[in-house]
Amino acid sequence: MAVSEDSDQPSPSNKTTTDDDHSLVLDLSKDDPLFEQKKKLLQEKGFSPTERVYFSSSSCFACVNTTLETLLHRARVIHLNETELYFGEMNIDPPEEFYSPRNELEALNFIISLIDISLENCIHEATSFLQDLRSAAVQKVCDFGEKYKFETRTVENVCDKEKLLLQWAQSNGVKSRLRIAYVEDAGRGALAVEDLRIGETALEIPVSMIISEDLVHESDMFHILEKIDGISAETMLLMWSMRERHDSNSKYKIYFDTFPENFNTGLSFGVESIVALEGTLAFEEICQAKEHLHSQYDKMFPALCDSHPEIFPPEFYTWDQYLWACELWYSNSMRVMFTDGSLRTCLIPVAGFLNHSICPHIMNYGKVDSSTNTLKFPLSRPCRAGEQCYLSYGNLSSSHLLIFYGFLPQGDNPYDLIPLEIISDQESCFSEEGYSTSDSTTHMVRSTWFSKNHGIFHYGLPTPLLNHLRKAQNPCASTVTRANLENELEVLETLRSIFDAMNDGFGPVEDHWESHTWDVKLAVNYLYMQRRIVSSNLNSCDEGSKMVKDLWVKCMAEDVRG
Ligand SMILES: C[S@@+](CC[C@H](N)C(=O)[O-])C[C@H]1O[C@@H](n2cnc3c(N)ncnc32)[C@H](O)[C@@H]1O
Repeated sequence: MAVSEDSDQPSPSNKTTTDDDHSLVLDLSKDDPLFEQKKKLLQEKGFSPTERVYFSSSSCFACVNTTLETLLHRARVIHLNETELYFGEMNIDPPEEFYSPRNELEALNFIISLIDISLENCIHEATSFLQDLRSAAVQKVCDFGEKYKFETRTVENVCDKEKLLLQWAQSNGVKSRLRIAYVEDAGRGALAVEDLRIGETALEIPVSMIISEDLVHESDMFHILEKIDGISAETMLLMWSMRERHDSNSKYKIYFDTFPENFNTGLSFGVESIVALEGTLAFEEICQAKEHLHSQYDKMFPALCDSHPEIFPPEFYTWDQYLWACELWYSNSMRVMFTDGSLRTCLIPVAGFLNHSICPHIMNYGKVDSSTNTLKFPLSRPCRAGEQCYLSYGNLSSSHLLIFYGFLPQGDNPYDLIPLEIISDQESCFSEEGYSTSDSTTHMVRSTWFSKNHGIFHYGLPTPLLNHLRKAQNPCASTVTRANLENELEVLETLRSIFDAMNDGFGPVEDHWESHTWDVKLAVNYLYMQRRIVSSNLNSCDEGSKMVKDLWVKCMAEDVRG
């Protein structure tokens, strides 16, 4: 299920102001659940939670760029999510800052909307500076997008079913600046018909086109389903869609006709591919997900078909059809906030053709616009005519994408995290800051190539994890003394043994997997990615140990010299 990025992000309209002295204010909201950690990080960088950035109305190229950089440093921190914050601390020194594509795009879009608000209220002499500042921010978004651009190869232009769906959607009020085509390795995708600029709407869907729980409520199965103890709206929607897809009179027939016979997600993996995943997170998750779905199915079937065969015809409610519906909803649904404040899982015709990227064009799409009663998909970065327009399905790990969507994203995924359960006798030094709640702390690692800081006391590893282990062995640790260096070596040894055990737990990498089925190929690719993450951490431990040993030898030599 895709989740828009705007759900827990600060909104620019009530967090920013301007004043007559030509300044912009970036305010870290006290309502932010990560307020304390962000405030601490801002202070470590020499900023306060409410920062006024001054500019002069006589704009020059250098002033514009300096102002933009200053704004960006703060905006990045304001827009960090919990994971980025966990890994972010290591970039304090050196000051080079980059947290994730998501964070960079959110921060730049936040600044652009802040400038737009200011331009609406601004006095004449500041206008030109603000316009230049806006252009510089937009250019930065474009340059950033170019770095992450993945070329789309169109393998086939759209076929009849998709054409029919677009025509039907447009006749029902859908406004689209996208066309649908078959793209390499991703089924169908949505391509921009014309150049789309930042802030413009690529797609607009009237609420009347959205499939949500309302349709179940109106159907003849609702009075039966509502009597099932603890049944969720999502399960009801599964039941509804299992029958609806076969109904030739359905209002959504044209839409259902566009779905494939098989979704090929991890939930359909065969035994060979599941075995290939052994030792990885995905192995545990896939087994749990399958077990859960089987038990859900067994609770309802064949009982419902036996008691109400006219409403639940047995041929539509087999295990295979249930799995198909689960895969449909997991891979195509989106969470939408309606104007009454309700948050619902929905299927959205046409929007369901948008593929996912870790550097998407569309990030904030989850709220129905009350003035138009439509769901809009605005661009957070520009998309050129013919380019594939990508959505963010949320900050999802590759194991989640593999299991519930059946693909692995292009590029390095900053949300590929490996949790580490580290038990210590002492309370964690990060407990007040929310990283841990008790002696048993879940820390995590990801590929260390995301880190810019591989120096002494950092090694590309997350600072909260290192501090936790240092705390466990020796409180207060990052100055170069013999005792601290010995402690560092112990910390790195501990981590090395954890990563070694992970590596040993993985199954063998196959040599000739090209000849295998789709699921084994995906599983082996995933396994390969996991191995790379663990080996990047092992390398960091080894290089860190070497660096610490060299320094230790120097310290010893100095001690001997007195
Ligand atoms: C919401 S649908 C997107 C449209 C889909 N490609 C289609 O043909 O219907 C989600 C599915 O698209 C595919 N998909 C999405 N993003 C992808 C990507 N970046 N690479 C490969 N496949 C992707 C996966 O099969 C996923 O389950």
